[in-house]
Amino acid sequence: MAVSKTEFRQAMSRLGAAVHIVSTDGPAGRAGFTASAVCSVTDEPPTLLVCLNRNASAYAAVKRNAVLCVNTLAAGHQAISDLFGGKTPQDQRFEAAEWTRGATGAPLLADAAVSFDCRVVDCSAVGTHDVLICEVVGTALGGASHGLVYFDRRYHEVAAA
Ligand SMILES: NC(=O)C1=CN([C@@H]2O[C@H](COP(=O)(O)OP(=O)(O)OC[C@H]3O[C@@H](n4cnc5c(N)ncnc54)[C@H](O)[C@@H]3O)[C@@H](O)[C@H]2O)C=CC1
Ligand SMILES: Cc1cc2nc3c(=O)[nH]c(=O)nc-3n(C[C@H](O)[C@H](O)[C@H](O)COP(=O)(O)O)c2cc1C
Repeated sequence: MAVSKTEFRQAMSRLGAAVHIVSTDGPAGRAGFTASAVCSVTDEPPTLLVCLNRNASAYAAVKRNAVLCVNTLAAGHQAISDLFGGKTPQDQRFEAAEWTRGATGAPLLADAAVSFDCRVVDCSAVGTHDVLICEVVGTALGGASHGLVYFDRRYHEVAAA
């Protein structure tokens, strides 16, 4: 391999990214994980992609429920980001915040900067991850004045204007 995993991660740490809690609920139960690998694909139809490690504890639930919500974090959400990015049992993760429910049944984080309620419409396995293609069926705009960016393995708060 020309580029090692370590070298790739070190290089990736230089890309600033929004950070999200990706949540799901349905027949396979409620689960969620922290994600920075989220991207807009097309607006016809409105579509996001989400990359999910197949070893993650949320993986089976996301796949079987086939719905998810991308909850984009705002300033002050560092602790919940760490909670959903760690080894905490799934139910304890959800106790740390307030949630409502989207049309798909996926949990919406009450004070997210924005939430995208999605159906998972396609999936490709690439290496350790699944690339989930997610059709957006609803959005909820929050009122946060400061967003959250993950850069150089740390969180940074950014003003909206
Ligand atoms: N895409 C992913 O699966 C990501 C996973 N993480 C996980 O969170 C933990 C902490 O990460 P950091 O503090 O950022 O330090 P780190 O050194 O593990 O990662 C640096 C950067 O490399 C990328 N990266 C990390 N793991 C990756 C993976 N398995 N596949 C593809 N890209 C990956 C991300 O852009 C990340 O910000 C690690 O366990 C890491 O694996 C973090 C960011 C993205
Ligand atoms: C800032 C940050 C960003 C992350 N981004 C992703 C991601 O995009 N995709 C992913 O599969 N895991 C990502 N992770 C790791 C998952 O959140 C974590 O592995 C997940 O919660 C699984 O842990 P568990 O198996 O203990 O539940 C990220 C972690 C952090 C802290």
